[in-house]
Amino acid sequence: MKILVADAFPKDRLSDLAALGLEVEHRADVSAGDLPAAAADASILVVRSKEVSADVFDRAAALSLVIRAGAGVNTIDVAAASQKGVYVANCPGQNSIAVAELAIGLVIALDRRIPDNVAALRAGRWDKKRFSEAAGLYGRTLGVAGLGAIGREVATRALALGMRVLAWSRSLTAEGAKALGIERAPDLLSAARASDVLSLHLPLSRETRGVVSREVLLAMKPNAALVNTARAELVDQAALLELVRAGRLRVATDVFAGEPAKGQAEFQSELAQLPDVYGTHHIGASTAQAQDAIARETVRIVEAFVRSGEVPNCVNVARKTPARARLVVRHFDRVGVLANVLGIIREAGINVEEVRNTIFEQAQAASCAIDVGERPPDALLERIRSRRDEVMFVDCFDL
Ligand SMILES: NC(=O)c1ccc[n+]([C@@H]2O[C@H](COP(=O)([O-])OP(=O)(O)OC[C@H]3O[C@@H](n4cnc5c(N)ncnc54)[C@H](O)[C@@H]3O)[C@@H](O)[C@H]2O)c1
Ligand SMILES: O=C(O)[C@H](O)COP(=O)(O)O
Repeated sequence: MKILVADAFPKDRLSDLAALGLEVEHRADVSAGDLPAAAADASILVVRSKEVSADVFDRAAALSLVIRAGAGVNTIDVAAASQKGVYVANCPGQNSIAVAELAIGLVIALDRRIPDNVAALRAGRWDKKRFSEAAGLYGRTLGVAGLGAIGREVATRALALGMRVLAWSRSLTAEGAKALGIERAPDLLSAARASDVLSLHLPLSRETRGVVSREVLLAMKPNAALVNTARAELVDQAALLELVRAGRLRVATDVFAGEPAKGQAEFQSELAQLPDVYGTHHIGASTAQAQDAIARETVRIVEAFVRSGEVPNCVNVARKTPARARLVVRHFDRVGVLANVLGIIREAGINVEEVRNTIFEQAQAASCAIDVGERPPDALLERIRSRRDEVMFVDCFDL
């Protein structure tokens, strides 16, 4: 079985992959355009931010698993993977401390204008007067959009600085916020309005693309700061550029629209050129600690897959299937019994969505939950029930 590692990956962990009996090919510099050809005969593909397009899934007939050695899966065509039955997994939480450290670093850098201090001294200028205008962070409000693995680490660190933390996140409740010592904002607009610094930690998805709209940016206090260590596409980039140019907002961003996927490249960004913008090179996850944790988690996923067929952290298994009803069939644990039950369901033209068979102690009997696309007629239940030498109980539940 071949595994293609198509981005930078620690040598020791490549050896761990080889020790699993895999043929390991490491091509860190393969371009996204060349990836479909490079992955054509791979069973497992490991990537960081490299784009994995639908072409990869069209060409790689043996491909079973794509692992995002990181958190965000927006660079992978997950819908195309799902159509071909290819698992996509990521490494949640493994780089969250690293990103939170950068986000807090950027919050402090913005307040004290640390990069400009450094640049002035390097240019031979002493300017204590200009750089003595920081507001200070203690008691000020940090808005956190997306209170997941990274958002929580950011909140913890901001609380340690004495900041008030106001979070907006999909499943955050007021009680959940209270337990963390923070407050819950009912929506992003309210969080933006109340924050001195708004820090983004949402994944990029259909729902979140452009969520930091012109309206949200305009709602921010004059001279407030936006910190983006998540994804550029969360933010209306044209409005951002306009408001920064107008002196309304200050920005620190680790992520850029159209940023290169490789380690070194020419890159021109209008935003990054502005004096009120501090840009970093999408380095949020790039600490030795985080990369080691990510690589170990990648190896763990591969190992589980090759040893048991299970995929930890799979992101594309349907949370809700099209099943409308569940048949529960208790049956004797013998060869062919389940095949006969499934045969009856097939004859009725009903699609089976999910099956879970549980064995009773001593392996004489079993219970099978069969989720089906539509509620079967009573006659079908009766047909299954009538196989008394194989089946002891049948019932049906609407889902
Ligand atoms: N700069 C970097 O190097 C770097 C590193 C890691 C992750 N990231 C980015 O940060 C993102 C967040 O990472 P994470 O590990 O914290 O992910 P996570 O899944 O743990 O957290 C995301 C949070 O956002 C919330 N959320 C999702 N959709 C939402 C919606 N529509 N409305 C409101 N809330 C919503 C979720 O409930 C969750 O709490 C990643 O998806 C990635 O894009 C960047
Ligand atoms: O989603 C992530 O994990 C980050 O954006 C890190 O990306 P990278 O692996 O390309 O540094």
